Amino acid sequence: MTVQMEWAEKYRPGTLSDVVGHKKPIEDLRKWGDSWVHGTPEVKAVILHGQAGIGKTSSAHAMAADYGWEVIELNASDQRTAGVIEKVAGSASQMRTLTGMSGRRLIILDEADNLHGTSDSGGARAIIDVIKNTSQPIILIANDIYGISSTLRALCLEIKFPAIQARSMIPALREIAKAEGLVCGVGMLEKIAENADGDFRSAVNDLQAVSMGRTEIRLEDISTAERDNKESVFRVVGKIFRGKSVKSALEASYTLDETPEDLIQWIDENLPQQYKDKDEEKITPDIVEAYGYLSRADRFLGRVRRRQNYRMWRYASMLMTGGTVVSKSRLRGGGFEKYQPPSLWRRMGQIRSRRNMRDNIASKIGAHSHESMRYSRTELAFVYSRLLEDDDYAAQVVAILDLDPDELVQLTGNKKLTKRLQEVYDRSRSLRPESDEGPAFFTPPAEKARISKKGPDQLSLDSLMSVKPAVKEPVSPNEDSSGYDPDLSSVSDTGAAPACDSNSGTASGSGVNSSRKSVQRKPQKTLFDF
Ligand SMILES: Nc1ncnc2c1ncn2[C@@H]1O[C@H](COP(=O)(O)OP(=O)(O)OP(=O)(O)O)[C@@H](O)[C@H]1O
Repeated sequence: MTVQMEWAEKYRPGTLSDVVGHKKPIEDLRKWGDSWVHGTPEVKAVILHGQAGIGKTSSAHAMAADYGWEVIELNASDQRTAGVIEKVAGSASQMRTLTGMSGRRLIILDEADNLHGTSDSGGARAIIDVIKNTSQPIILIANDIYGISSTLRALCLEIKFPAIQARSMIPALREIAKAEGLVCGVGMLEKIAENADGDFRSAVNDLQAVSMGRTEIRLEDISTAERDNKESVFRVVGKIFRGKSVKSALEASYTLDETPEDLIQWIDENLPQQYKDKDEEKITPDIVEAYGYLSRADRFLGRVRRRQNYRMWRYASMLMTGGTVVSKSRLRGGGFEKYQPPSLWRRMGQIRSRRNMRDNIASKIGAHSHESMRYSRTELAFVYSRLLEDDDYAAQVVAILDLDPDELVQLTGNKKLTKRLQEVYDRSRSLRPESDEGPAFFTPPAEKARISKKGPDQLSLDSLMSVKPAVKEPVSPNEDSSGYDPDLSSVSDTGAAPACDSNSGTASGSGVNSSRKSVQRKPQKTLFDF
């Protein structure tokens, strides 16, 4: 059997012109590259940041190729202590190149938002010193810009790589399919691009997975693959819970078209039911022991996610499959066993629909306030939700934004439509633009009378809308004292085993942005508290 090279690797862009999407970030990167042509510029380092799989690392390497620079790379899997950084990057930043290609060497530091772990202690400090003293260009790569200290950020140019739009991915996927001699049915590439959620690496991986053993792919192949896969998961989970052999459970997991991230969810979901004792509610020692193994497996999964070092998946697989098998003190059950799909996926489905609703509300707020979706979501939604607490304004806000009852519940942070919200909603109906009483942009007489009683200092709705926090830049969820989570990132990546890696999590963000201090936030539930 020949092992196929991963397409994501095979089609990694070799030059900046081949990077998909990201017109503006690439322009900025080129400008910075040009600034090195005639000496050492003032800004010696850039931070490329954005979600995983969108081309940050590829762009850094493509840039080196375009400018004829050598590359020195320090990955997160390397021990990035202050000593190592100073030794590798420090000397690289001072020395002339061996080949003398263009006299420059680019230092790439991956996962720069993960410099605080034990192995990286002192790493951030060392990078700051290296940047200050370097005569060579440095690129830091990070998923989360807020995981980098402000002192380090102040020395760098920040270039944000946004999620890649599906419409930009489609032509690039088509090129890959063409190069692989693949015939793609109508809508196939569009579906893959949409499913990828802005992550081009996922899109390329999905295209490769669905085309395995085929020269032609159609939309139906995706659903058939999903169905076949479900059957094989039941078989593998059965081998883990019913079998006695570690080897066969592990080997079965290798045949699975699921990642260990998914398999651990299946084991986690079914373990308590499978290893309980008949008619007893008690947690058995088998369950405790098996969860011990799952928790250790989960630590490896966390490391894979952070370091993108997929070799560690095998340890995770071994621990979750073999560990569950050896924790079994005796074989249980018989006959047909029904396994439950992971409830995390159900929860993720629910979260997805709330996320869609959240975006819908943000786009309505954006349309009314003439602000971006992101700003509406991260900042203005809070303002509007506070207005909804005020009986004078609530109905107008609902009418102006044209909220439906579900959106009203979500924006106010309630769990259900309370009596008050129902009344607000009912009142809003007569204020809607299409109602007989005219658009809500005009304060109805009854409301006006009530407002005028409060005197000239009473803020009008429009003036309230125009109030903005001093700084428009979105703030890290970590820094938010109200605990809201604009990107729903509080949902655990696996949510499976009870353990968490001590290295996980980004900087704790203890300092509260001064601009936010000025906005007094009540610890209430809002649109973003999921
Ligand atoms: N914008 C892009 N243009 C072309 N290929 C891309 C792009 N983004 C991702 N890819 C593909 O995905 C693979 C992974 O990309 P890359 O490593 O550059 O992503 P990244 O943003 O650095 O992700 P991570 O944060 O996980 O390291 C590349 O080998 C390439 O095939």
